[in-house]
Amino acid sequence: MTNSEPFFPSIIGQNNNNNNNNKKKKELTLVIQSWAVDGRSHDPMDGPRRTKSWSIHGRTEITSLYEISDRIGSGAYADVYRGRRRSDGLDVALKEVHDRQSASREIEALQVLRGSRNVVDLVDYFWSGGGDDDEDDDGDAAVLVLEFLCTDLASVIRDAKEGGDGRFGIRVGEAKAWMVQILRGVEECHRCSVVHRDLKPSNLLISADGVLKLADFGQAIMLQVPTFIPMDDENPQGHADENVSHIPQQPLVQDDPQEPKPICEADYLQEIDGLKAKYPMETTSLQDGDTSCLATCSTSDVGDVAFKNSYYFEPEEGGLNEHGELTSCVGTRWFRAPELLYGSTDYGQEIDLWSLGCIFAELLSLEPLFPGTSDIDQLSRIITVLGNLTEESYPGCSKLPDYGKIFFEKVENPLGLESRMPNRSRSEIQLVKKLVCYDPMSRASAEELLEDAYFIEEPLPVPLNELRVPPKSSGNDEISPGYGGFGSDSEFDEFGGVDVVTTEKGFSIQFL
Ligand SMILES: Nc1ncnc2c1ncn2[C@@H]1O[C@H](COP(=O)(O)OP(=O)(O)OP(=O)(O)O)[C@@H](O)[C@H]1O
Repeated sequence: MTNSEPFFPSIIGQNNNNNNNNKKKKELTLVIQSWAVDGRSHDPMDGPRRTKSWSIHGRTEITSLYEISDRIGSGAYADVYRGRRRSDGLDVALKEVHDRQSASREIEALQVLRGSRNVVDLVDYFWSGGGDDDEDDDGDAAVLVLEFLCTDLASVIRDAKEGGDGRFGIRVGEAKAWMVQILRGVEECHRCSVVHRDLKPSNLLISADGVLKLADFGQAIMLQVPTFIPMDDENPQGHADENVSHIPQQPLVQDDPQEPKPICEADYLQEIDGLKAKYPMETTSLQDGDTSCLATCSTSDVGDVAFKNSYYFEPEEGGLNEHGELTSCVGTRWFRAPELLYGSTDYGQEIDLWSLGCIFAELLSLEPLFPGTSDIDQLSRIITVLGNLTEESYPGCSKLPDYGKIFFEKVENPLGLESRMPNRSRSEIQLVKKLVCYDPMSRASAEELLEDAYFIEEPLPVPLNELRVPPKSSGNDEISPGYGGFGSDSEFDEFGGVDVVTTEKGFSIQFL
């Protein structure tokens, strides 16, 4: 697609098939497979954060192919350098990942998503120690060669807030154009059963000509959907049935009461290749970038007294729940879904949809929607706006691991999302409400939202060449409390005074 082509031709005239999609979402949610090329099953939270550099400059197999220049960013698990492919001068980013699990997840997700227009392109990768099964290497893991993208959505928001070039705010048509691209990227992920788990503005990278791409798949997981169908009269071979696939139009229903059986990773990847051949995606052309800046995070005023609720905590007998396969400590706090904050280990793509809602709200209001300073403060802010989490608002919530441990005082008059998005239109608030709602099953899928009336109402999304693409904001690329990932989640970080009173069951805390 060129910049002058219509931006979302597929949106107009499509049927909105919400019922089927909701059913499909329920079916997709439950079975999760953790990827582990190296066979390890730990989650990112398990290991200490690695800060040591793997000395990318000393790897001749890399430096012979790529000219490596400045470090342009760093995150919890990675240092990122700008580079050029010697053979053709292609601009690349070399991401030196210090954690094997994170590297495995990112490489596999990007391989599955290869060719998706709104997902960063993986050009090449190198494992340390010469192979991905090198058990001796327990530290610096891999270098991923990615297409270089010069800026990100956090910079767009910051620029609009600060009035870069004398222009404040983001035009509605521009906001829609960013949203449509984000939705397409997320829809591509979810269609391929990839759950990103860390969607936030700084992980939405943007090329110089306005193409937005999802990046940082180090926490991604894959829903385990391809299944073997047991032998029966209609399927005498008993092999994998293509109708039971990750393609959303095909409901993942098992009429047979037997549990679906997982297939091995190689078979799975083969199936993905087959499906991709059957349902081809648009190929991506690499974009040159012309700016290199440090990573940035948006910041906010976190001292809003209105958000300080009271809660009390009852210790769980028997300690931590160790039965879940997934960690609830994924994503960046400000964008983390309430079910994760209540310790869910049984979740699906709906956690990405909550994050999307937070991103859209920030794009429209230029302020983070729920800038919590701790997990409890995060929940408190959500409850102040949406009201208490109850079986009525989220059937099944009382079964969440931490639901019986954290109690908030009754919020008689929730502020509503309108309070966090002042001066925004009803249709914009409605859009965010479709994502930022307690019940994960009620959240609209990316596929559904791409058909939403909001995107075909005036003003329409602008063409890419009308998007303002500011240079990446320079600034601190260290982990901030809200945007940072791990290790910054102390429940009481940055709180003011607290009054702790022992109760019969546990203790209560009143924020002062
Ligand atoms: N393809 C790219 N092009 C340009 N810059 C990039 C690219 N990929 C990453 N970066 C820069 O490097 C920074 C760190 O990358 P990334 O977020 O992928 O690492 P991480 O360790 O997984 O981060 P996090 O702490 O958010 O999990 C990004 O904020 C971005 O500034």
